[in-house]
Amino acid sequence: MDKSSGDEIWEDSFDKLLDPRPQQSNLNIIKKNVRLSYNIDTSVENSSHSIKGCSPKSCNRSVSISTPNYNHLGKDLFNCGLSPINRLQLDGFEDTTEKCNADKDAEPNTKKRGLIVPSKNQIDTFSKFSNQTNKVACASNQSNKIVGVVLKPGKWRKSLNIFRQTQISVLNESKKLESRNSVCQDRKSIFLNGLNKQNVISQQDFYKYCNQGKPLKFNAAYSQYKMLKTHKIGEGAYGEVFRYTPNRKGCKNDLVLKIIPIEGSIEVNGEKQKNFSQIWPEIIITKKLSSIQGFANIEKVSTVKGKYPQHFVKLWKRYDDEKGSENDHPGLFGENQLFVVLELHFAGSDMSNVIFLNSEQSFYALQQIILTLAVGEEDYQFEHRDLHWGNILIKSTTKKHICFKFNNTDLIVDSKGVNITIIDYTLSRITIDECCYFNDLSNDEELFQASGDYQFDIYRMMRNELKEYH
Ligand SMILES: Nc1ncnc2c1ncn2[C@@H]1O[C@H](COP(=O)(O)OP(=O)(O)OP(=O)(O)O)[C@@H](O)[C@H]1O
Repeated sequence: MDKSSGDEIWEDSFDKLLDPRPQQSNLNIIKKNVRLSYNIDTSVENSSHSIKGCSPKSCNRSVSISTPNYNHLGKDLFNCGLSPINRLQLDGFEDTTEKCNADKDAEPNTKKRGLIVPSKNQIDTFSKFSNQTNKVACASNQSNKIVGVVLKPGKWRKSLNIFRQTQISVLNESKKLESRNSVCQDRKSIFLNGLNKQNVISQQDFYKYCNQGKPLKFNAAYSQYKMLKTHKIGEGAYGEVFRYTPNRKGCKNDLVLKIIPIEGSIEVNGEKQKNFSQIWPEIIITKKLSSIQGFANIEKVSTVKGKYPQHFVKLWKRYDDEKGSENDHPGLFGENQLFVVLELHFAGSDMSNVIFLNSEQSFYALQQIILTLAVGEEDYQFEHRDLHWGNILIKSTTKKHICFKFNNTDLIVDSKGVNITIIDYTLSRITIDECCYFNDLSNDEELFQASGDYQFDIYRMMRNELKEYH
């Protein structure tokens, strides 16, 4: 933020409190439509609120704000410190983020993204890869020569993975990289029971868990007439996500389907398909956390078989035309393909696409995130381990308060009109009755290589903190 700017840089009066400079604090002017920050007891709701993107009916523009007051939670409850960031260079690549930022022709957003640049002798062969540029975001100079792969903060692994696969002969790195690639090709969902590593879940056990004897027919289980207003809303390295309104009475919530291909031999989105054992931890974690405020609410998990239904393919194409998909066309799946389908409650837009109305709203969203994690950790030693802003969803709510149960104590937080949900437990870890379910990240070098954004530094900082732990 430009410290020399005038008072108009402040979005609201609470922002001033975040800045220690006395002249700003002293200003503390009552602005038009904004209430004074100090000495307001927010146990009394005194704000109106909205978040960008919600309908004008349910959301008014803010006419006043109040100061967050977290006495009821105990002031020292969440005391944390951040370590300084260490940027590591990607093995075999030159980190030229700074250089590229200085380049006038470079894409203006590169500062905010992880930039991985091949050395000179890699660039020529890299050009052959240019027909893949719609799959992997690339920075280019004026002569259209590709100078690097830009990883966006948030969901970046898919891009890096596709780049690695295409470039693996070019990189011609040490054995280390080759084994790293084979590691990244084979996802490492591991189920631990005490000290014994076991891949435990059989196909039949998995079906039983889904209350099925065998896989359902994809087309019949999710036929078009059961779903209203269906559209694709997101995608990940492992699957597609569609939102719809169930065509049945009494169902109040919109649902989303996370459709994950499984057990097949063809690679999808640059990844080997997971098997039942590998997806098991994510299912267990999702189910277990479902009842905790702030985690994704799951309605059902099922296994289906068959070609991708045409109505989903159409929606996939529409998304691809409008937004561009990084994923493979789902037409590639055959009759025998299995999918695991998670039916989750729709939980809003991810934080990277939401603009908070004011800092107060973001403060209370942060409190919700912290409390959600605190409860998950207390109840199940839960660690998310990939909590970037793409994995935090935000939805508007008319509820005034959000209630958490931490260690049998009720904790109540003002909603200020927003409800957060933490999603995507692919890398998470949980302990239930002394069994620990997690993905073993210790050999997953790729996860720790990107640079250029704080998100990528965090992965390394956490590994340094944890050392020998997975
Ligand atoms: N419950 C939900 N409500 C609304 N949107 C959702 C929900 N679950 C997932 N999404 C959307 O789908 C996207 C992909 O979901 P998710 O992160 O779970 O998939 P993934 O394949 O595990 O991703 P990754 O590649 O990060 O592992 C999310 O970024 C989000 O936009």
